[in-house]
Amino acid sequence: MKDLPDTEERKAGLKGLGCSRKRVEDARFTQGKGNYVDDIKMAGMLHGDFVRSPYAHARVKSINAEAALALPGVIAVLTAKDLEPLGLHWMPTLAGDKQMVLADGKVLFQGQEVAFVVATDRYIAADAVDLVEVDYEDLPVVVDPFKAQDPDAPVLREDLEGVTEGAHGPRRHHNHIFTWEAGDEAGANAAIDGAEVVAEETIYYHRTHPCPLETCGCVASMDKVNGKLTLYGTFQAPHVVRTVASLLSGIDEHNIRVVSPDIGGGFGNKVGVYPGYVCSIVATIVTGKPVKWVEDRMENLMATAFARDYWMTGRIGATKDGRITGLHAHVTADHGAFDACADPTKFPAGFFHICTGSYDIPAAYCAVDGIYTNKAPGGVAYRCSFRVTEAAYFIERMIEVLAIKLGMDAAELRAKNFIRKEQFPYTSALGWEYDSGDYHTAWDKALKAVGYEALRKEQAERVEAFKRGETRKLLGIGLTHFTEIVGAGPVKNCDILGMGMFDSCEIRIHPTGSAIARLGTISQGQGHATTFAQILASEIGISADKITVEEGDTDTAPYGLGTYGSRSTPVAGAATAMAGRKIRAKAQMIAAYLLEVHDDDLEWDIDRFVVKGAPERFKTMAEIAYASYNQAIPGVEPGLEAVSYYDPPNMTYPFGAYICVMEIDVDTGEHEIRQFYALDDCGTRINPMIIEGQVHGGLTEALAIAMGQEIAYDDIGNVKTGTLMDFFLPTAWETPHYTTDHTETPSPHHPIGAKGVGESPNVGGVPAFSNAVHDAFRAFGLTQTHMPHDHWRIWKTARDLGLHG
Ligand code: PCD
Ligand SMILES: [Cu+]
Repeated sequence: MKDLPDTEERKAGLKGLGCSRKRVEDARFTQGKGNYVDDIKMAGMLHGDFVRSPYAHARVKSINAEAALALPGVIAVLTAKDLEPLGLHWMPTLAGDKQMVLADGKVLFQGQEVAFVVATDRYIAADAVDLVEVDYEDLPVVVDPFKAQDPDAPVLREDLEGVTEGAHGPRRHHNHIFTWEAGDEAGANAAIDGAEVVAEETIYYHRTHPCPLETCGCVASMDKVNGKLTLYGTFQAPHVVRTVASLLSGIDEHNIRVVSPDIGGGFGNKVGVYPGYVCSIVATIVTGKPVKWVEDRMENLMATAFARDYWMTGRIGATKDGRITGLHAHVTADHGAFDACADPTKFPAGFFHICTGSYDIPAAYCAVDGIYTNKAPGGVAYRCSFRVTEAAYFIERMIEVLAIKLGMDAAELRAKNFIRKEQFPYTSALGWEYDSGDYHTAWDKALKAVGYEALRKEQAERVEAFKRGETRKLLGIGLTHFTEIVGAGPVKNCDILGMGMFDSCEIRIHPTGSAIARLGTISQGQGHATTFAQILASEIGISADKITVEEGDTDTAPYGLGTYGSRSTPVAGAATAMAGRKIRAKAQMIAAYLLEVHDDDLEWDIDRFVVKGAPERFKTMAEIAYASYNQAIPGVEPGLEAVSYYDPPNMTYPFGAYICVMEIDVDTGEHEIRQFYALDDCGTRINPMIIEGQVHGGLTEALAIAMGQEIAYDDIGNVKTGTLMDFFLPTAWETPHYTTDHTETPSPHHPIGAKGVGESPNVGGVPAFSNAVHDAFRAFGLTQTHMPHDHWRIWKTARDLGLHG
């Protein structure tokens, strides 16, 4: 007799969509059983280490490796001269520029790779690095992107001298990379010039760094007998690395296997291709031994991809009662020595043109100028989809600046200009089609949750008490309503090196009703093994506990573009659902055959196909799986497998309402976060517990960036924040309590309605923290001060406003 457990019980047993299923990967992580790049040890493995430039700009006159080579255990010292015959002394960047792998005649930023030492152990390699003698002749340094555009500014990229056409259009100066624009400038200017009120401000989003717990690294191993190259590494996009490695090295792509093992955080830092990977590959080919390269913390902070460094000037026009009429944005983007931004090919400034935010702005224009300076290359989406935090910070600051100019409450100003629910799908003046949203509901919920009116009253009283000399603390209320754009992306406009940004999932159901799913993405801590199994569980009726999710091995996983820009859920998550639906379609045919009914006489019921009107006649997915390996329908292939390559029709637009309540001590510059409320709407929620973890992590990174984290340079290009002594990384001590909340507005085009969420808390968090600081000083005349708001800067703001008496 077949048992008929009740619906709810069967559903719960699946641990599908909406279940706060515990993370399956944590069993190994919490027991120290993770397998990271540095855990990989191979017989005869050698170790690489870089000689790096102490100068930000210098001519390399000579390199003498004699003493280093004489050190026992040193196998080789590679320089640009050694790579040149292989055509590998320079490499292409994702942004259409090229970058030196090893210094070719000169160095352009502090920490730049000059020579690669290969030795039998890591310590010998490090000792040998000190023995390499490099003769530098220092050159004038440019760290300011505005000074870089002076007519007589030093020429940084001599290799581009006379090149007037760049990868993204004309170059108008020897340190200019591109100008990129969107929208209608004349229309935006007309709207602003004719506006009753105009607010204007320059907003700087400083240079920072993703700083994952695990630094970047790889192990390259050339099997000369079989002609196979295996590359283990901290890659956020393993398939792309394989393709790039093949194009660069000339090794056939089928002879290259790229494996991303466990990754200790990526945050955009591990998207690009670094000289360390290229040098390790060359070294293993030359020596025939596996070569490991793992950078240390200082190298990671100084030389791998930075984020932001955007000078954003905005003009915003409005009516007297606060209806926004136009927005004009101009950005000077400091890209460092090489344009190595990680963005879809057609978007050299990423998706910055989402800078109209959550607002219905009739006329808008934005332009971005990319500029070379003597700083490290990069420009990655540190927990934000391609320049989206920059855009969100810009508009959320501009709204505050406009509110001051109007003498209006900033919450009211926002509500007045939100895109209304019935306007979705909404096409912005800068060309994006927002898929879905309900901003007013989220906003009202947030204001109510924090008791907004009472807070404003308390704030006003505090200002009075401060003026009477009864307190030295001010109260700031930081508001943000952000709209993200994630899930790159439609192949029609998003590609990397010509490869469309689809993603993939391949599923095999085993005879006994368990399964393996492989995806083109790669988890760096997000918990994909947990959540993607949940999507499938709901689609195919097999418990998530019986589904293995595997990513990151290019020999087994279907081709995918990787994990960044919160694209895994919108793209690979959609592929997973679609592959699941293919499985279910075949399962339905098999069930119909076994039950001797027509396909259409069956209906899907959680984990089985049931004959309509005869609930006792059914076949469970497990039964169908077994049958598929044996009594499959005559003429139909045995087995139950499917693969989906998913090209999303649009991106997804998650949004959220964040409110930060902050106390500020004007005498010490210290702050205390009294309350942080974060409402996120990421459409259909797969795993609420994972979402909450994502939000906590992203908010903490936002706190870091807004309140202290910075890659700072001095006038001669020295990195002043190259260690964790100076680079702010919050610990539990600095991290406040977060209150999380949600609304759920599904994406209309995603098969399960899900949008991404991983980046949202950073995109919305930074303006919330920063607006709180600004808001505390609003009553004393502050409109704009630059991040990061460390104690010194806050103290200085108070002093400049005359609050120190
Ligand atoms: N609705 C929904 C959504 C989502 N989810 C979940 O959550 C997560 C996330 O997701 P997304 O949003 O889709 O994302 P993804 O793609 O996966 O990832 C990425 C992201 O993620 C984040 N998070 C994290 N976490 C961790 N732990 N670690 C890491 O590293 C990281 N990173 C960061 C970043 S930065 Mo970039 O790269 O910058 O662009 S981007 C990013 C996963 O698990 C999923 O599944 C759910 O549940 N639901
Ligand atoms: Cu970004």
